[in-house]
Amino acid sequence: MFSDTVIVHWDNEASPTTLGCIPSTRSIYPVEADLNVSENGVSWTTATGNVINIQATFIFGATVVSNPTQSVRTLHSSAVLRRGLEAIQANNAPGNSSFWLLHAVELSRGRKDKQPGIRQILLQSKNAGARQCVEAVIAAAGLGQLSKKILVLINPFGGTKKAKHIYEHVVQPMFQIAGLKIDLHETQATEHATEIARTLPLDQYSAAITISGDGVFHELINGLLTRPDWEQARTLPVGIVGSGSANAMSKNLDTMFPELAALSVIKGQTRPMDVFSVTQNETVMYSHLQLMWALLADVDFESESYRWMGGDRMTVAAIIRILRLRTYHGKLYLLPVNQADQYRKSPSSSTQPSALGPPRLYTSDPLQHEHWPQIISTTFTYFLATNLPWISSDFLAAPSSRLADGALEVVYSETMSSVQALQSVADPESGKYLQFPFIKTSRVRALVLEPHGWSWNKDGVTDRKEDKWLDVSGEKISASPVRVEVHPGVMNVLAPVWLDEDEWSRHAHKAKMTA
Ligand SMILES: Nc1ncnc2c1ncn2[C@@H]1O[C@H](COP(=O)(O)OP(=O)(O)OP(=O)(O)O)[C@@H](O)[C@H]1O
Repeated sequence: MFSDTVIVHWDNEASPTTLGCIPSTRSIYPVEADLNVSENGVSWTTATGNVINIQATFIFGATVVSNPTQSVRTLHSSAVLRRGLEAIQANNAPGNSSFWLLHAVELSRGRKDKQPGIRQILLQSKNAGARQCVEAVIAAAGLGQLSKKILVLINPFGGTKKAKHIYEHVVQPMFQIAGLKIDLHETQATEHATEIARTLPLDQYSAAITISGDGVFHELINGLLTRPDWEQARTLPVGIVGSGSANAMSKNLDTMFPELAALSVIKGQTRPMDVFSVTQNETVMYSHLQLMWALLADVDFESESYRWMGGDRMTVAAIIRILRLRTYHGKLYLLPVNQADQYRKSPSSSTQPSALGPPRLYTSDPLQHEHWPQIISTTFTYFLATNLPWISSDFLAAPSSRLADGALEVVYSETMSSVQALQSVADPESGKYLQFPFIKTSRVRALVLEPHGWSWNKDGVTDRKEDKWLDVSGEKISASPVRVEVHPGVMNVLAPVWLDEDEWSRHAHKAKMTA
């Protein structure tokens, strides 16, 4: 616990009444107060007993300033954040200053699903000096964990093309205030992120993040896990500031706004995350989100031509494809989680042709799956295997999935009609579609999918056309057989402390009860 007496310079015009992290107050500022800094956060108490507490979770920096001007007094919003930065740079942290700034993300009505702001509060130390105060705040707020460089990969052309704007207006200023060292790269083309991740000098970095959609995040993971030194690479914390159109990973991490995502990176806290491998012939790919085939893959790829619509592109593509629903033919081998152990091969006995990365215990041998307990040879209109609950920011596909549960949730339908498909995509945020009798699910450790082409006709493959594509976390791969397996807890993902992974199950349960 650190204490001091401070003068808080608050802008009396800026009412703090709706601040999530800063409770309401009606003191007249500037006001003298007793400052307390602890692992709970920063609080000050005025002579009239008014207490303000700013939770440590939302503090992302504290900086010494001198010669404060009106412009650095209690600023709010991302736009003024840049003006605040200029002031810090101009003043350049003099040693004996008594003025310092506290930087915090400010929730709107305490909610993480509303656009948050940034707040900078000017304080003046009466006794200890600004530098002591700042050091106490930095330690208490758990800052300074990431001492080496942060690799930042920006896809300027992903989603609605906002990645650069997000970086310049939110991420870069916040990282700079937090004292992070940034190594910035713009991706030039598909697979560029994979190449950078494959050749990264790991020991120079504390973390690697993307400002992108799930496609580039997938490339980062795939690059790290297909290195000869993947065992070291997998320990590098990875993170994402969502700027795609679907932003599934950001939704799964409960960091839908760049301010929250940047804060989560700055704090440097990680959780283990499963990834899955996709083996096709001799090629192995690692990914974090999902494998899609049939309707969902068609919609994802066909929606590319509606990119100009932004987030609505999926809905439009879904309706068009559902009205002309294809029947896919194939064979599916499933290895349920609770039966997996008996089918496991030891890493040494498994053949891993030309493969780097986590050992495949169930799918390294091309014929290993022939004896698995569930083999389904049928038609499919719908097929999804997901590693995470949300497969886009508005589609809760598997509410019971967790970041590191060692399982993929397989969801498929053999018989779904166009009308049923429309029913299943209605209310996608509720997870309700899983209750329909025409939807089947299975929690598996591994699966093998052998696509056999598609037709317009459910009764047979007489009018089979060329194979369509498979979709691995947004990446297109050919529709030839794939062997897929989960690698439990292989990566460490930068995740905020507020992430409650049980939230999605509760959310789906509530939706079920109100149905
Ligand atoms: N400079 C570039 N030009 C063209 N394509 C790029 C470039 N950089 C990356 N890509 C490719 O863009 C694809 C999509 O990127 P990203 O995941 O950022 O956005 P998105 O697909 O719109 O997001 P979401 O998954 O949320 O829909 C990736 O597969 C990546 O390989």
